[in-house]
Amino acid sequence: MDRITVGLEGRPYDVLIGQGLLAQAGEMLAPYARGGRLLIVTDTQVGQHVLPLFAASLQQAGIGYAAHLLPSGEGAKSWPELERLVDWLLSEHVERSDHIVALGGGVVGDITGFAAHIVKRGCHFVQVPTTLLSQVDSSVGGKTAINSAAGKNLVGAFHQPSLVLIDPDVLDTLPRRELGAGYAEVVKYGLIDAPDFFDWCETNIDAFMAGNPDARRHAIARSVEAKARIVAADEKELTGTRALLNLGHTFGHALEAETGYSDKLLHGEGVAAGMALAFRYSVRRGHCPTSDAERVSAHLEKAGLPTSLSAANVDTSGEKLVEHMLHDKKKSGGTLPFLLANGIGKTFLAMDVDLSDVAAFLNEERSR
Ligand SMILES: NC(=O)c1ccc[n+]([C@@H]2O[C@H](COP(=O)([O-])OP(=O)(O)OC[C@H]3O[C@@H](n4cnc5c(N)ncnc54)[C@H](O)[C@@H]3O)[C@@H](O)[C@H]2O)c1
Ligand SMILES: O=C(O)C(=O)C[C@@H](O)[C@H](O)[C@H](O)COP(=O)(O)O
Ligand SMILES: [Zn+2]
Repeated sequence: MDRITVGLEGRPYDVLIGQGLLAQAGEMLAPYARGGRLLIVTDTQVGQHVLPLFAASLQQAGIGYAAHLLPSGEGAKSWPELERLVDWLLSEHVERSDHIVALGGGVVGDITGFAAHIVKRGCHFVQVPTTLLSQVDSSVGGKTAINSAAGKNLVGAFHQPSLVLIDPDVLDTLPRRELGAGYAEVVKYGLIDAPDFFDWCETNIDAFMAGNPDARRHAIARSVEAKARIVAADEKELTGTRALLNLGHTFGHALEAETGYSDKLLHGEGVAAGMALAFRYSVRRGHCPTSDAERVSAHLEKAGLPTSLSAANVDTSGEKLVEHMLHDKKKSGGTLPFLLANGIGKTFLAMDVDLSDVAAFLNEERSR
């Protein structure tokens, strides 16, 4: 089993990664179960594929549970589902000292973490991520949120989990498209500051996609290490370090908004297209060699991911996409910083990007 500690000063927590860990979840969660009982938040798909094994493990450890099932998919990160979830927690007499369990992907983790933050002014929560995306990214770092009509993740809080339990075996039932979407966030860590990891991805993508256990374990552990290091350095995205994790997201979130947070474009797919766009825009501004941008797109495409507006099912003006971007939480004092790159593994925050130039670039991208 790998143990990676998120080294937040005064409140470190562990991320445990191990094949078959879910079968031991009951034992590991026993200290978190008040009166021998846990409140679990999950979704309808995870309820079918993962909850039975998880529940059996709780039962074996003598832990009872009550479960709340969200609808599966991005639509659940909404005000009505948040209200239903909070009402359910209150009806179950949740206490501040409780640890609510988020069993599912990034959607379940994001809304559960936010509900835990606001209910009774703050309860604890534990993340048991069941998608690749949530194992390598969303379960670690404490960003929690729902979407609002104005945009993605606009209502939320920083609220760190007490523990993260990752069992790579649960990915066996994950649909191939969802695996690809999570893979975009894996590749992101290589593109940010780890060119050797991007090389590893290029060499090992086939083994990884085929479910090779060593490749899975390496990709997950390396991603979690990177995320833990960056979060510990800048928990609340104040210094620019954590903003690096947003590579591809300013473009990507605009594409998600344009496709209505629907099955037309998953979050990870939006990030893939967003990273390809960020690299091509970096070439246009003279920061990045064309060959690096082409290498990034080729790799993402090998994973079946979109790297253009048309492949992301978006056919709209650059001006409209820039309007979505104006809701980005990185915007400050009228300036929207962009994550651009001097090359693979050389991402930086550019503070001088002219939004009319971004719109012109995106209009050119429409014919790609
Ligand atoms: N908080 C963060 O730091 C952070 C980071 C990245 C992404 N996110 C957010 O995460 C969300 C995307 O998360 P996601 O990609 O995990 O999507 P998701 O939570 O919607 O899960 C994807 C689909 O897979 C199903 N599923 C989950 N586990 C399964 C399993 N083991 N077997 C079969 N089916 C399974 C789910 O029911 C769902 O239909 C987005 O809202 C994004 O904004 C947050
Ligand atoms: O943890 C972070 O910081 C990230 O930016 C990780 C992203 O992959 C994730 O999608 C995050 O939710 C985006 O954050 P936001 O602040 O742009 O909503
Ligand atoms: Zn993301």
